[in-house]
Amino acid sequence: MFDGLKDKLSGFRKDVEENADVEEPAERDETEAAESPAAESAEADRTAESDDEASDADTVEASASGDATADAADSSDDSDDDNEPSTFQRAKAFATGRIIIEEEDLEQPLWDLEMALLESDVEMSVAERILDTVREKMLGESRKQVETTGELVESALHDALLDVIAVGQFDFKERIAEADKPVTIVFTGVNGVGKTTSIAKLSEWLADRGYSSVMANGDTYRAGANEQIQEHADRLDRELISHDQGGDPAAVIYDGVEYAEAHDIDVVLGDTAGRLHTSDDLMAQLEKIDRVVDPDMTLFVDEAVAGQDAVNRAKEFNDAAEIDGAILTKADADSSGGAAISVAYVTGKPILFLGTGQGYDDITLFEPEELVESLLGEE
Ligand SMILES: Nc1nc2c(ncn2[C@@H]2O[C@H](COP(=O)(O)OP(=O)(O)OP(=O)(O)O)[C@@H](O)[C@H]2O)c(=O)[nH]1
Repeated sequence: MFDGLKDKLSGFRKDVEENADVEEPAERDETEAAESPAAESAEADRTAESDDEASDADTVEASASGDATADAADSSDDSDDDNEPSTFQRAKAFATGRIIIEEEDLEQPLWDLEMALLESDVEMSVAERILDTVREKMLGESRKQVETTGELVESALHDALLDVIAVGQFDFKERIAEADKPVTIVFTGVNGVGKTTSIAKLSEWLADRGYSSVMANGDTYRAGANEQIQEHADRLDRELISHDQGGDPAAVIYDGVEYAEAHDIDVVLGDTAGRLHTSDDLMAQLEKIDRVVDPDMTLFVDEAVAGQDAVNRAKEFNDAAEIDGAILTKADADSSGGAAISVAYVTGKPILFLGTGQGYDDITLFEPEELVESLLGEE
């Protein structure tokens, strides 16, 4: 999953490590190196602590070494707004084992990173936001917390990715647990992306957590839609509410809610037609569903492999009828990761699940932190 993107991110780390003219931590002397791991970590803690206090401690540090000139030079450095480290800062960073990266060192690697993100179908505004955060983190104060260039890059990428991926994230499990039952969830998105399969998967995911569900086929537009969802319902032994082709989608989902109320069912999963020609049609249909059943959540479904197209559709659907979150299917077949990185930032609504295969269990709750760690992981 997302292997192409992983490679590109690790390419950026290598680029910075190889090309940037950085000061790596100074070598420890022999006696220090021979100290026990406990002593080393205590030393690391002390360094981190003193780094935390660095802005206040600069004067103290300089005076303690009896260097009044350095003191003066240092305070003038601190008042300097641009990101270029002075010779004194570089020398001090080298001596204290901190890393200094100059803006020009980052230019080429950042350019390459931008190209790599765009090639991976990351949406332009998202790629720009990632670059801005990486630049800010690598040239900014946070560099004091890390020890090697690799760690610095990783920490900057981690923060930059999380910043865009975790937009609007909420706890789906908690939302379901706390909502009055039945909870009504309506699924939107174009046909063929795995919408019906995702409804079946979610029904199974809910059952695994003790929630009963009923499916309602609001896709009254497409011939064969009833049969398709019925197959899933039969396999999973769930009730399906459906009307004849051409019927009113809002009426089907309403019947689903009534059925759930009458049978003490926890969740109503309402499919909708995706093949609407204009956003006016879409809006009218979803508005009617909103009015008639007032769903607790509207989830947009699209396939991760569609990359930019999926991102654009997410935006269009959200503009036409506001979504609460997204499910990205076929993540198992997606190397680029562009949609997974971009959808939340572009729509302001979180990805809630990833589809990871064709089986009913192949659905994973989306955890931004886990995704970022796996994108930056070594494996
Ligand atoms: N590899 C993989 N295949 C998936 C995933 N989700 C769905 N599929 C497959 O994608 C195909 C289309 O899925 P459907 O659920 O029929 O698509 P749909 O959007 O409901 O299509 P309509 O019913 O036409 O709206 C099926 O063959 C599914 O098995 C996934 O997460 N990974």
